[in-house]
Amino acid sequence: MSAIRARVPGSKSLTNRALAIAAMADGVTELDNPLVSDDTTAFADALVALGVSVERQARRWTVTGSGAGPRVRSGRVWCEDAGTAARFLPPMVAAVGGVFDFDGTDQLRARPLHPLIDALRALGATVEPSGDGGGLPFRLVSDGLAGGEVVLASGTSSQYLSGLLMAGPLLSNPLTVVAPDLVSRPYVDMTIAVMARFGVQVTEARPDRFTVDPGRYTRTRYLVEPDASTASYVLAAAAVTGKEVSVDGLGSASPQGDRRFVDVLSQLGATVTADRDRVTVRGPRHLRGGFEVDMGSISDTFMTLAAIAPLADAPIRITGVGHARLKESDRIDAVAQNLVACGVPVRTGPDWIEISPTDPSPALIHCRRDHRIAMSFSVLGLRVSGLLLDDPACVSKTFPGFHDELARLFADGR
Ligand SMILES: O=C(O)C1=C[C@@H](OP(=O)(O)O)[C@@H](O)[C@H](O)C1
Ligand SMILES: C=C(OP(=O)(O)O)C(=O)O
Repeated sequence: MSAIRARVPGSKSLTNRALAIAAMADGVTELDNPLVSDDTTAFADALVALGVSVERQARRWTVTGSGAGPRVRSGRVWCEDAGTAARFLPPMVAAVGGVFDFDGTDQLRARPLHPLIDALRALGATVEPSGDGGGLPFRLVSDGLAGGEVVLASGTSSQYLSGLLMAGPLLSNPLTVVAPDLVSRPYVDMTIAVMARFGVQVTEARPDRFTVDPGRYTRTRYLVEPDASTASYVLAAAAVTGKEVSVDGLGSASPQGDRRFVDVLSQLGATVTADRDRVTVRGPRHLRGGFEVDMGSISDTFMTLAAIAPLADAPIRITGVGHARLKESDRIDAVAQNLVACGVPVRTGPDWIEISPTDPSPALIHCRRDHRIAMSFSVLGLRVSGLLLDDPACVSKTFPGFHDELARLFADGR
């Protein structure tokens, strides 16, 4: 049996990092295979509103940077639903200077931002939230940032640190960020790797202490690899259907932490083969449970496992995912409520969930406008006929073509 090749679109995290850095680099950066979805479109539109040229063709986005960040010194920055826009763009415009009004959807307004706001204030910017929550919406006023050392509370998101580090070269003095309790560490490693591709180094004196010197990003040509979090759905689908699926371009040297989701699929009994160019998963006859797994550093994929966990032969406990309560939805609660609706025995705690085996019943899945709830339960739907999503279109945050691709890969009779 030869593997079915999944068409997984480009990485959201790599696309938005490359966009941000290209906007600060001098000259023209070509981004090949960018993700085209709500989050990356929002990010690119925000850069355009800041005076950066982003020309968009289907398979290539071309960004023209000024070498010193956005040219515009005032404006409204609409982040829509994108956590990366709300966390990466404020440090960049604070470093350049000006008056900027940031806002996003109600979903994004509800997500934490105060650690980043506190850090920007400590570095000299004025940030005035105008809503109830202390985060978005806010007005940022800055004359540019001098640099120095700042302590950043990083227990709710790694994105604040990524945003500060990427803006680092624009500051007039070295920037040192001390980030205790850092969650989602692989995303910071990804930031450091993309910065290095554009010629800027981050020094790590300790695992929680990062320094960037003033400098300049060098324009480049950047190929965005497939999104590892998105790949989790098609690879988990292979695991539950017993088929063999491969993702080209997601090799063993990928800077995306979520590629390690395949290790979890191995624990379930799937056969995983990987080389520099692709990863392939073949589903087992039966899914094996009876294990505990800390998914704190790959938390975008914990729902992929949780949704299919009832199909395993013994309970599965997922730990370390407390910060997943602060994303597009409270993801522990969203997964638990939907599994319970399918008749699945579930127990939860502040940062864990335990799922016991059962034959799930059909139910209406409440997506809570969370693309990952929709995609995770669609994978379970390959084994449970009659599962319905209340909001299938919410997948457009990261994969507008998700339902078509799942149907293409797993249509009956393949
Ligand atoms: O930096 C990034 O690109 C991301 C970091 C993670 O968020 P947290 O650091 O908030 O966990 C992840 O969940 C998100 O989808 C993308
Ligand atoms: C948490 C996510 O997105 P964001 O970039 O908005 O944080 C996600 O894509 O799962």
